[in-house]
Amino acid sequence: MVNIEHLCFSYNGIQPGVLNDINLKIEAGEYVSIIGDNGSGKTTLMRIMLGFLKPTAGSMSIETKEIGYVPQKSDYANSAFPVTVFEVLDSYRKIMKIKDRTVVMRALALVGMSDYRKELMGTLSGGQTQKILIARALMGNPKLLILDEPSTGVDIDSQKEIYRLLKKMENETGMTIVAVEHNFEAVFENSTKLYHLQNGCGHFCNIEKYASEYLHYDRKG
Ligand SMILES: Nc1ncnc2c1ncn2[C@@H]1O[C@H](COP(=O)(O)OP(=O)(O)OP(=O)(O)O)[C@@H](O)[C@H]1O
Repeated sequence: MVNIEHLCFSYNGIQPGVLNDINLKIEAGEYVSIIGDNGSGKTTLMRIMLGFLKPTAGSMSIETKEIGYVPQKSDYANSAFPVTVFEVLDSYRKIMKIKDRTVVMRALALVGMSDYRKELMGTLSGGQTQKILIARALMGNPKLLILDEPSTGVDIDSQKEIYRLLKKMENETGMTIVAVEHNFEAVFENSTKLYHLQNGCGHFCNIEKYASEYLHYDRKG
């Protein structure tokens, strides 16, 4: 699904670059979490995958153009802009040139938010906002879903619901999921693979080994 080879990236030519010789292969249907310290380049790598930034060297190919993106919910949280849940999703439907208007309500139903269609975005909680952003990303039936820290600022119960939904989508539709994560519990409970960015390079880690060695976390409880 995603094939990145010898990819390098620097902002404004500053050396050393943020990413140096990244090699990352993601197969269809995998759920890959990307972790790393603050400033290690996770968001930069995600922006390259979304086509917002061009690599300075190396190559990247993505098999599909049907990519859904879930930004950090802070983009909408506390927004004073008076726009309803339905309006946000319906305007996205128009941008995506989806003619079928029922996709909006179907997407809301999928994330259990049908009753909130008339609410203003700025009045929603963190978890509710995140579910709406996920619904928006799912409207185009993406084959690849990219999420930026999906559980940041979201309470534990909403986190569980969000990850349950992602796993359901992965299992039922074969969707490939790539999530930048700071939530280690979510990584260990949900991911099929864990990619660790460090000093401009990255590598896949064994999830159980990483959990028990570094975080003393037992995946099976
Ligand atoms: N637009 C920009 N111009 C210049 N430097 C940038 C820009 N955006 C990010 N950087 C720098 O690139 C490096 C990687 O940033 P990035 O946001 O990709 O890291 P991250 O791993 O996502 O961090 P965090 O976990 O804190 O969100 C940081 O040193 C950051 O200061």
